[in-house]
Amino acid sequence: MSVEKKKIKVTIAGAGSGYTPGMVLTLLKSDELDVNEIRLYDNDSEKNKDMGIIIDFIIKNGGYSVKILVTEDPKVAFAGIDFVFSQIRVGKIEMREKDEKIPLKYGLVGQETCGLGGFSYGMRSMKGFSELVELIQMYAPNAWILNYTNPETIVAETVRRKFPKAKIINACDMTIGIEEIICDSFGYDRKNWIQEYYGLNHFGWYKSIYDISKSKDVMPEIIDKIKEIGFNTEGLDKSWALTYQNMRKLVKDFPENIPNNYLEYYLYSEMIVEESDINYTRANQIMDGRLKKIKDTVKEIKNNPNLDSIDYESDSHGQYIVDIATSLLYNKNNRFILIVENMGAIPNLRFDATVEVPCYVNSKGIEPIRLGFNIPDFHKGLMEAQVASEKLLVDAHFENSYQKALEAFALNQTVPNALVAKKVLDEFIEANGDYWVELR
Ligand SMILES: NC(=O)c1ccc[n+]([C@@H]2O[C@H](COP(=O)([O-])OP(=O)(O)OC[C@H]3O[C@@H](n4cnc5c(N)ncnc54)[C@H](O)[C@@H]3O)[C@@H](O)[C@H]2O)c1
Ligand SMILES: O=P(O)(O)OC[C@H]1O[C@H](O[C@H]2[C@H](O)[C@@H](O)[C@@H](O)O[C@@H]2CO)[C@H](O)[C@@H](O)[C@@H]1O
Ligand SMILES: [Mn+2]
Repeated sequence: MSVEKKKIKVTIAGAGSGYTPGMVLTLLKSDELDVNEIRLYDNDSEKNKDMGIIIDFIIKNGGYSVKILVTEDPKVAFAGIDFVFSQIRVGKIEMREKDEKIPLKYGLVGQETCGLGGFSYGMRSMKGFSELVELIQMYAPNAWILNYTNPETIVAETVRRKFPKAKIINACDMTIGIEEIICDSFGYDRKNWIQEYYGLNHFGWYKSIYDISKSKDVMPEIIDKIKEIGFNTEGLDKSWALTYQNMRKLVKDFPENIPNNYLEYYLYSEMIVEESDINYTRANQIMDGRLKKIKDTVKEIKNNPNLDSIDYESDSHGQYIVDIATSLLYNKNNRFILIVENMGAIPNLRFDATVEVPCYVNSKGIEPIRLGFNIPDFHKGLMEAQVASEKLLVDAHFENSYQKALEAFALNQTVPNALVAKKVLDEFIEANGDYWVELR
């Protein structure tokens, strides 16, 4: 007997994002969700309108009977909504470019969510995302916020401190990406996997990957394949292909575990800086890629009244957040790797750390899974220093404290000393202006 599909209303906050079409297509194609209304909310009306044109095409072209609403008014965006999929980028790509280029000027890692670029972004997100949560709580207090807004550890910690009762789930799709390239490269099916994983967001390791079709942990054999054959990076853009080449080096140098690829920024900082081009960073690639594609698609739709398809499809990024919504809605207790307060999930790490671990999701919310083993000193040491630096950054935000910000910058695991930390901090204060709280 088929279960009656529950009708839901979804708002996408940060709708101008190039991820929105994939999310919407996944929502529309879901055979478990009956989405009867999708609202696009963004604080940039031009980006929101552009995305409205694309989503309107997708709805009409697919013959879907879904109401679409495009608005910059938070009350219209959130009143009566069931879910908010949030993916805002405070300061947009222009500030991401500064996040990446300013540290590189000082020979430090320039990256979106890691290193001091990630801290610059984190300070903006803490202020901007808190304002968004306030609006959602005002107009849709019972809605679930399924959040992709980065940097996830810092955003999750901020929301937990300021909105302890918020109905929010923080997710990262990197482990999906890692698992997909492993399956694609070496012939596994991740649907058969029960993963043990621990870390901070973008700073973690697999402990085991139990494959139910082989009744064993397949991580050891996967590690051998990564070392001996390497990933199949065909079709990936240059920067992601390089990322997975560096991940292979991580596995060769530290073969006990499969790492999150982002550890390359911490363990190979100097090598990454040498590989970077300060005149053309990832932000510039996105400007010429994902963002240009939005503009080109809008032009194509406007110029071709008989257009019958556009180059967007349902993707794993969208699937992950839709699967979380489905598990919440139907009390499925499905298992996801999410960003939560530790509280003993990693037994030998401070209880108040914001960690990334496997969790069950049901209609009550998130239930973190207790790993039941102590993590090794190498990982524990790295994590404890990074946790402290991230907590100091969140303290700096809440206390308007320059001192705490300097300590956070100096302790970040991509930074060699406090002298350069201070130079970068002072330049970021200048560059970010009111996107950050005032530090005194
Ligand atoms: N958690 C994950 O694993 C994961 C994966 C992919 C992307 N992301 C994150 O998703 C976000 C979107 O990424 P993108 O590259 O598409 O960014 P983008 O800049 O292309 O789009 C983000 C949109 O957010 C809007 N925005 C900014 N501040 C806002 C605010 N206060 N209220 C409403 N809208 C606001 C911008 O106008 C823009 O249209 C980023 O935070 C990115 O880091 C996270
Ligand atoms: O440099 P970007 O903006 O293209 O990507 C930054 C994001 O990278 C990760 O998300 C990846 C995902 O892991 C990968 O499998 C594929 O789906 O692309 C996504 C976006 O490129 C990371 O998890 C995010 O936090 C980053 O924002
Ligand atoms: Mn992520």
